Amino acid sequence: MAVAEREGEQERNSIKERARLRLRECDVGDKFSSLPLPKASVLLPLMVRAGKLHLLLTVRSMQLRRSPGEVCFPGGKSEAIDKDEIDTALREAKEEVGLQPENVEVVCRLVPGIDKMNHLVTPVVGFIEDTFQAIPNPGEVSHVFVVPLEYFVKPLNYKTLPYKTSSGYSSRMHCFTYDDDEHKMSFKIWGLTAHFALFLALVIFGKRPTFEVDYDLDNLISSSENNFMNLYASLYERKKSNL
Ligand SMILES: CCCC(=O)SCCNC(=O)CCNC(=O)[C@H](O)C(C)(C)COP(=O)(O)OP(=O)(O)OC[C@H]1O[C@@H](n2cnc3c(N)ncnc32)[C@H](O)[C@@H]1OP(=O)(O)O
Ligand SMILES: [Mg+2]
Repeated sequence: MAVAEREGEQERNSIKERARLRLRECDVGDKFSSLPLPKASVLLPLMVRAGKLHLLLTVRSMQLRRSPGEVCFPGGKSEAIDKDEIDTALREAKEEVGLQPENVEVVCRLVPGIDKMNHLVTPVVGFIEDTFQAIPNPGEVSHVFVVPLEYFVKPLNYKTLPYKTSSGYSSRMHCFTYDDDEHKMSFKIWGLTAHFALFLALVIFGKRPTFEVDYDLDNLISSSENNFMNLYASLYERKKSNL
């Protein structure tokens, strides 16, 4: 191996090691797995490119019944064959973008979210090779692109919208627009996907973003769990009042 190549690999390894340590502190494991909601998982695929962490995202096919054309992470609903949330994320990533499970180093599960259909959506974080060539399944995915993770704490084009769920829970909806030089396209990343990408960036960089967030940044883990439990409680209260 040439000296430059070896130095490049050392740099990649140390970036990954720093991120791994931060992520492991935030691993929720199966803490939320027994909540009585239908389940889905997404894979947050991280790679090191040009000395920086990047996140791989997809655009949903226009043929899909739900959320066509929206940016999301590879992922989907849990199936009976899945052992846990990690299995679901890996199976879906293989189906949607041709990522082989053995080429993913799974690091942790982060605090879940709840989608429009009231699925409990667990984000699973894993490292993939920067050489990964996606093979999008055209029935489900129209584009695959990567964004520097830092963009989610220091965006060039960002707006926030007040947001109230159908169960009455109020928060803010983040909306990042990313101009991708590689594809000469602009991607709008918002909602649940933006929520997961932002949280991942906060965990890894541990610094204040250039915009307001609903977390106590000095107590990131407990405040993210509190936010989630408040959202979940609002849903639970609504279910009870509908009985
Ligand atoms: C409360 C905030 C709400 C928002 O944030 S909306 C704002 C922006 N949007 C987002 O952030 C996206 C958030 N959503 C998601 O990440 C995903 O929807 C979520 C929650 C992980 C669920 O995953 P999905 O991808 O919807 O589920 P899935 O992958 O299991 O199935 C999707 C549909 O595809 C279908 N399908 C599966 N294999 C296929 C194939 N080979 N060819 C064609 N279609 C196929 C599958 O049947 C499913 O269809 P359907 O949804 O049941 O109609
Ligand atoms: Mg999917």
